[in-house]
Amino acid sequence: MALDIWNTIEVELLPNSAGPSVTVSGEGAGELQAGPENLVYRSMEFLYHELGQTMPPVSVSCKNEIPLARGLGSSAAAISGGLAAANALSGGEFSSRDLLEMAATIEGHPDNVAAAVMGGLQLVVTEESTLYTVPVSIPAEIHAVLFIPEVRIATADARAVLPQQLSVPDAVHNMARVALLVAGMATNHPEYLEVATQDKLHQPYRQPLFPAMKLLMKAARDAGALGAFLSGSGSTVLALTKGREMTVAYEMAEAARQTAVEGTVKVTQPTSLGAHLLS
Ligand SMILES: Nc1ncnc2c1ncn2[C@@H]1O[C@H](COP(=O)(O)OP(=O)(O)OP(=O)(O)O)[C@@H](O)[C@H]1O
Ligand SMILES: N[C@@H](CCO)C(=O)O
Repeated sequence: MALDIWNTIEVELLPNSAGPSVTVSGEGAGELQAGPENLVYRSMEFLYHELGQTMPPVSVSCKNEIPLARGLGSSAAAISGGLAAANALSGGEFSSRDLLEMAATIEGHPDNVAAAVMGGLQLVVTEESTLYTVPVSIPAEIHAVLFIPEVRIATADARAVLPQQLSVPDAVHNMARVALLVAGMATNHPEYLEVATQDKLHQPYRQPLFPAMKLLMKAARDAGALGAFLSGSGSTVLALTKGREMTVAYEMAEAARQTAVEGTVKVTQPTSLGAHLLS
């Protein structure tokens, strides 16, 4: 699901003799690569490679609002933004579907890039080399309240703690809830989210990486959130709400304070927009 938090990328064509330049401000400043190794720049080059062309010299300026390694899809945003910028610069030959396939190849999986490229809530299934994407509508007035911890969790680490085998009852538990989640969203029954966001497949195993997760989810649900869960592979805890956003935000912050967990609370909402041109 795409959220209304944005990285902005400015691209300027340079004279032919100039070398590439990448600057980063905001999230990841002083940490992300400020050169052609930067993922935004590499994604732009990827698109030019698909076109069979060499990318012209450009300067790329990234202003980032999406925190890194918190389960908020920062790398997916970097990839989809780079691809959208390069597509515009090169004449816009590729469709959003093409961009999604490129983005999934660069990211290695389509989980986050589907929403980052297409916007909205996207169901995505990979079958061999084919990606099936289905947009799912989101009930009106749904908001997302985020607790974004200081602590980071690398996706690879969050995947390494998952078991290699699952019990049939646990698999059935989650499969039924995925169906309920999609049906609840598509048929405007946000109240199904309470049950639909329960999980037995990843959160229990990931909890040791961020022990406060359970408490934060409980605080959000007790304060009136429709459902609360780990965003992506963590560390952010995401609560979906319909009303009571400020109460949920306050109670999550309070639960964090009581357990001495550093982080920030943010109230945002889903957006139907994916990576797009501003001018
Ligand atoms: N905004 C960005 N600009 C350029 N490169 C980025 C950006 N965000 C992430 N990356 C690159 O992607 C790599 C992997 O990102 P990482 O998985 O840590 O973050 P993430 O995408 O926020 O993760 P998550 O899956 O938790 O949302 C980083 O080491 C960095 O090289
Ligand atoms: N959905 C993935 C994370 C995608 O970044 C996971 O839970 O491992």
